[in-house]
Amino acid sequence: MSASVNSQIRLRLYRSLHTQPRHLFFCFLNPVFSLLFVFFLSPSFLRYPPSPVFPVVSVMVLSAANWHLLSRSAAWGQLLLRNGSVYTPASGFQEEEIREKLLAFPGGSVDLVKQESGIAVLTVNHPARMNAFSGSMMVELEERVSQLEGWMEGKGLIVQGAAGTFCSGSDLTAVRAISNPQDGVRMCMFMQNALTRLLRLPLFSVALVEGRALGGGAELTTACDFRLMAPGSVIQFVHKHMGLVPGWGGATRLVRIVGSQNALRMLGGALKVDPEMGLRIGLADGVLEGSQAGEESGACALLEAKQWLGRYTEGPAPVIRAIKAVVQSGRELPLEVSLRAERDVFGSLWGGPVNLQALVSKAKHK
Ligand SMILES: CC[C@H](C(=O)O)C(=O)SCCNC(=O)CCNC(=O)[C@H](O)C(C)(C)COP(=O)(O)OP(=O)(O)OC[C@H]1O[C@@H](n2cnc3c(N)ncnc32)[C@H](O)[C@@H]1OP(=O)(O)O
Repeated sequence: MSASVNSQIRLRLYRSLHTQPRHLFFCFLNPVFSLLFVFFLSPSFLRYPPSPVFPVVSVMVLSAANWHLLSRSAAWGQLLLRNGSVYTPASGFQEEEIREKLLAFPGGSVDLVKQESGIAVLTVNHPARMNAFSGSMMVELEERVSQLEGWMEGKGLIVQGAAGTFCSGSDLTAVRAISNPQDGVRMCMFMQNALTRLLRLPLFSVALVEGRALGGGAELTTACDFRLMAPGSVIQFVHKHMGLVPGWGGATRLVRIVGSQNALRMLGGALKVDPEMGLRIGLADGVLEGSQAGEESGACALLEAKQWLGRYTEGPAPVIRAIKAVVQSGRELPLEVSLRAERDVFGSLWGGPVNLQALVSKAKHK
């Protein structure tokens, strides 16, 4: 298993032990049962006089195996059960039920193209409805995030909308059909899971905002590390006008990006944030130059976004992914837990091939 995978697992283990301390209890319970088993059921104990050899050797072997298994199973268990998600079956969330329901509202697609360069492009594709998320697109988004989680060569991700506009939120046809609170909350949990996992990916992500990012579309932009806005584009949390607040995690992330005062202004006033305002309040990280109009503009914007992202994704994947991992733990974890995670990620790189190569080449940072 590669060092970076190991560090990801450890990171998740820290998260799991921090957020769910009961896992610590199971960590201790398992060895205790093993010891009881060895002492009371070993053949030497059933004989008289009992020989110490079998229990002692068994205890040693089992302890080693237990430690190995526990340190992994807690981490792997978390990987499999939570997989970076906020809501799991353990917290009463039945993902399959809402998935079925969402699939009843088809239309559009969410497309993923992974490139050799380690940069992937995720396209929200439903032009007839200004790239609004149909139910099946929500399911596809989650599937694409899973694919990206398994992509160990990935360094960067560009999230864009098809045909020159970003995304106009949920497809209102689906919204109307599931307008009861129970389904609404389940859809919101599903999307919070998908978008949280998107932001936690160990790669640098950027939302390429052309045209409009409205409602859920505005929320999607906050699930990326950066936002690049094209001239004339708008990010608008229209939720207030819909009698709602953001539910896909957009409010929580927005506060962390622009601070609570700006978030209050944006949500309270349903403000149309243009590139100039986006830069001023820290929502946008850059504005595209592209003056190109029509068909060509999309390709140009994507090229520009790739170049922009290149300054962060230049270099070997393990280092780029490690940088995102340490920033991500700093974003989410309490200080001491994050420091330990940083130590582990650091340890996975120190003395590694890239580090040794850099030492040999006597790089100067002038
Ligand atoms: C807020 C909570 C919720 C969440 O977070 O989950 C949401 O996101 S709810 C959705 C919020 N978004 C909207 O309410 C968008 C409503 N639409 C508009 O404001 C306009 O359509 C706009 C500004 C996106 C584009 O205006 P424009 O004049 O340029 O084009 P059209 O209005 O003619 O739109 C073309 C075509 O797209 C359909 N459309 C646009 N957005 C949606 C949407 N979210 N759901 C379903 N359909 C949408 C629009 O109805 C037009 O279709 P047509 O068949 O030609 O009437």
